[in-house]
Amino acid sequence: MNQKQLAGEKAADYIEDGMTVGLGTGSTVFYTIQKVGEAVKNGLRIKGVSTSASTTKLAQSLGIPLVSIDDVDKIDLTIDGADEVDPELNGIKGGGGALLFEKVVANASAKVIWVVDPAKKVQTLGKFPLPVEVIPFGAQRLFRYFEKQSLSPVIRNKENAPYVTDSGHYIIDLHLEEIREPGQLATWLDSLTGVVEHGLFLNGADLIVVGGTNGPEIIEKK
Ligand SMILES: O=C[C@H](O)[C@H](O)[C@H](O)COP(=O)(O)O
Repeated sequence: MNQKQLAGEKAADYIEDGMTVGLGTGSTVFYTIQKVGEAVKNGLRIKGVSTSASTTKLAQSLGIPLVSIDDVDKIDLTIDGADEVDPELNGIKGGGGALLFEKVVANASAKVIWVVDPAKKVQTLGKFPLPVEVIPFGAQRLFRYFEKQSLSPVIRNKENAPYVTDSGHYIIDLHLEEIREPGQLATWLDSLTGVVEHGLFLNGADLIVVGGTNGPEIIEKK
């Protein structure tokens, strides 16, 4: 079993009957969702809240009942992937472009678990490019502004055109190498007009499940 599968499947153990569960996006939580699909076939009763069109498609193909985030009072537990996680369980997310819905769902959740392979654990965030979701109008101006701030921006592309998120936005990836003050950076990005959201998830998880060669490792927030 690969490390992503180990982490993804282990996290499904935290789901209890009757829960409303946020279903993240990506290649690691894919294994969680598959496990949930099997459990649902065997009688587990949950409602899923999807974080992307791709997760909706996957969950539907597995027979997992989905509900809109607007129709739930609270989400008991969300399980999602991450691109980098530091020792304080701050993370970078959005490598798959789903950061906006993922953050909305995470903020509505009583508990958040991230499933990762060991390579995602870092001392300092920043090697992974930080995704910034922006509205298309004025995106080039924001891009040039980020360039002037020496943030090495790249507009994410797909098939020679800007990548478009599920909400119709673009993503500018910032190549920062090391984020020394994630809180300050998040506040600054939040203040920019045209920026919809960014991939810094500060204090983002209550627990992470890391898939390792000796089995899954569980790390809880201190
Ligand atoms: O936008 C995508 C999400 O934030 C993913 O959860 C993240 O990129 C990790 O994905 P993966 O498990 O495929 O590495």
